[in-house]
Amino acid sequence: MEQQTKSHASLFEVYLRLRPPPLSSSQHSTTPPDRFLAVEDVDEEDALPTHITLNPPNENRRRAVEKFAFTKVFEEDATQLDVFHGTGVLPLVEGVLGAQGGNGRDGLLATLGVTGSGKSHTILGSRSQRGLTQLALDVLFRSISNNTLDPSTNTSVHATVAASDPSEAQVMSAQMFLDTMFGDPSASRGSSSRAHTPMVKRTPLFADHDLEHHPDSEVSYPSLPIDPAGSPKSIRFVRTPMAENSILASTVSTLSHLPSYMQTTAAIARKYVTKFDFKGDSYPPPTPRRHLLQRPSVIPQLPDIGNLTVDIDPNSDYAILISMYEVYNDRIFDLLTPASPNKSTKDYRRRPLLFKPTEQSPDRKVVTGLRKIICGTMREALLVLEAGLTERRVAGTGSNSVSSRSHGFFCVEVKKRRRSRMPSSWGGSALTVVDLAGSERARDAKTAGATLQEAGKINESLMYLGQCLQMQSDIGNSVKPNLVPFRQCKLTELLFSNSFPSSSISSTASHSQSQSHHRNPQKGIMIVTADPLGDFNATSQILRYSALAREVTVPRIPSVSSTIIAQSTVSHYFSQTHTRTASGGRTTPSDSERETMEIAALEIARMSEEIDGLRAELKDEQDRRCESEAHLESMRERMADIEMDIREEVFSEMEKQMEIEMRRWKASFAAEADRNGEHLDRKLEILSKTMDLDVLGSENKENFHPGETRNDDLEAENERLKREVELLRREMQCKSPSKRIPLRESKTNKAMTDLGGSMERLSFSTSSERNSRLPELKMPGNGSPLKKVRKLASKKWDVDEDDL
Ligand SMILES: Nc1ncnc2c1ncn2[C@@H]1O[C@H](COP(=O)(O)OP(=O)(O)OP(=O)(O)O)[C@@H](O)[C@H]1O
Repeated sequence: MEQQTKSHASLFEVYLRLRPPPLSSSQHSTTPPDRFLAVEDVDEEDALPTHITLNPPNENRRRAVEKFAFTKVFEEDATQLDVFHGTGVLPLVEGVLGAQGGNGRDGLLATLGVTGSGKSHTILGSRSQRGLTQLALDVLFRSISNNTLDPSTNTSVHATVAASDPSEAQVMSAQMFLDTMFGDPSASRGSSSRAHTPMVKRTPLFADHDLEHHPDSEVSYPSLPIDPAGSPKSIRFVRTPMAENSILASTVSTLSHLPSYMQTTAAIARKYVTKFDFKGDSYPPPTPRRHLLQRPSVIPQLPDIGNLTVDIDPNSDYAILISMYEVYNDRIFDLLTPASPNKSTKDYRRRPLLFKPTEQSPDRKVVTGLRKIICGTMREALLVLEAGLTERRVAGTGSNSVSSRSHGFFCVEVKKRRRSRMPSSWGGSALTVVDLAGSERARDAKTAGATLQEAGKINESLMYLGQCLQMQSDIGNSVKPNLVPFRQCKLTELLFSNSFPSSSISSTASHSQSQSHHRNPQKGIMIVTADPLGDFNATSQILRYSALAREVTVPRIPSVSSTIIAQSTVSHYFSQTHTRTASGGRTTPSDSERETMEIAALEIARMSEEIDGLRAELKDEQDRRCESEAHLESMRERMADIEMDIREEVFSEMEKQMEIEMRRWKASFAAEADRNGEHLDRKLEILSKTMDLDVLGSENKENFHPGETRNDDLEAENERLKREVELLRREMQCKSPSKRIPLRESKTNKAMTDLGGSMERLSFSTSSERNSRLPELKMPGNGSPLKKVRKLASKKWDVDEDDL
């Protein structure tokens, strides 16, 4: 018997839960499948078993019988409460609350298993049964009930919590978030980013009265009427009585074969309906359904843990922040932030988020940019969980009608600060609940297109998870971060990054405000789920890498070669053969014959070994090929995503450039229009001036003859002056001033000459000549009109000046 025993896991405690057979199969199936898993009995009374044996079914008889060890094994009849207590969720919650002072210790609760083995059932529950998440929330809220600061009454809580958050989160009050998600009529309208979805059909899963009066309902919340007025502005709900009845009928018939415990919370019901909507290549994002969220009217209350609380730090105040995200195709998406429409393709997309250390959290990585909801009550937290679950990707596969297609993370951050007059900043720890997507074999799942690609990505990430779990088990307690290959994919990064002790020694000023204390590594609980009647190969693979210890026995029906090898020596074999033949009375083989047979037997043994080795190699190669194919698929998808992102970027860049060009063009167009306007104004001005001149000219022509009048005047003046000169001459002759006469004559002559010049100029610019120039000024395009105006004006001025 070959034995491979691993030391006790130090990062995770690993529990195994077995799923009971589905009711339908136990009732109707004539030949139930073989149970390949046996739980080993324990000696101690009340103790839970820790070992199981995996017996290969008949067609796998050549395979080894494997024995696995876990922290505890929960058999098919274990209840949710058994698992809750048995796995130590209570101490996990207590650690997060930091009862011993300090910030507490992060807790991680995860489920792992083959698809359909009961992971979601264990962690999230069903319609009638609460899961570990709800139970943990219940204990948590009840324990801190006297120390919780209610954000709805204490307004500073919101601001201070948001300020102390290290992950660039968008912190929102539960009230506001729930109003937005569940379409409260009082919520602000039109705020939805899903504004352009036309004609969304609301698909009620159950009639309101069915939900409200269901016998299992212990807590009822009013369901909102489906009212177009209450929906975001641009969404029209189509609801006619006929349509509604047919939708209801089809939904009910669809759900009729489900087990009774799996009826509805909204999320579970959506999970089921999604099967029909999103399959294969045409698998769209789940966004449009979010318009239709309806407050769940039935929230399971069982199992009841009303008497359970854990210790808390009595001198501290607490606040609870809830966030949810999923890892889909190796990228992180917020489940509480609505998708926004893509500009180019008009479909709704969510932006992937980063997992990284931040300025305020240099010692540990956080998912940045999440929306976080401050919840003051357990009910609010449950509704937020419900809203987030409706966003999670699920699809129907051959293996599970409501298969999770992503790894879902539900994160409860417990913020804590010391009570004092001057409260310190918020610290705290987080409880992260992870519902991993199930591994599946493409052949069994009968998936295709996008769902097959998802499966490839899921299997790939689970393979990396397996490697990490194996490594942490192999190296035991001295786990060093660099030995666990957790950086291979987002899932393992998220699960393991904060599993190791860290202490931040801040060197920069900005880091000095951050937590510079030693941080405890998170405590991890892994619940592996398995269906003993399900897929043997897939189950065996999951168990192999998740179990704490493993023992392998050789096949029950040994092959010829292994029989030969199993013999202590070949000669021993031959001595037996020889004895038999001798006793049978046959001839004893000669030495040479014996030698030949010995060589042949050795050769057979060698070749058998070789064949076994080759077989193992072939299997490894096949496994590697499968992995490579899965990797290739995921790379292809990544390329498609990147291409889409680039296209989007180019498109928006082009739009921006076009906008800039358009603005530039509009500006130059406006400037050109202004210039043309001015030009026209100037033309009009010139025209009007020209017309004034015309009018003036014609008036002058009609009423006024300046040349003639002036001539007459000048002649009259001339005559008068002549007379004066004559008089003066006579006066001079009478007084005998003989020398002065020539002087007087010369002055008079100059005056006469000036007058004569004036008259000549007057005759030069006659009206007839001026009129002959005017048509020239009016001609368009014949030189600058401005120049003409200036010429005209100066000529006119000359005339006036001369006239003066
Ligand atoms: N312990 C249990 N008791 C009763 N029913 C169970 C139990 N475990 C699982 N089931 C039922 O089995 C079905 C599949 O379970 P579930 O959806 O939880 O599987 P899963 O492992 O989460 O699958 P996947 O990985 O594909 O999402 C569901 O109908 C669930 O209610």
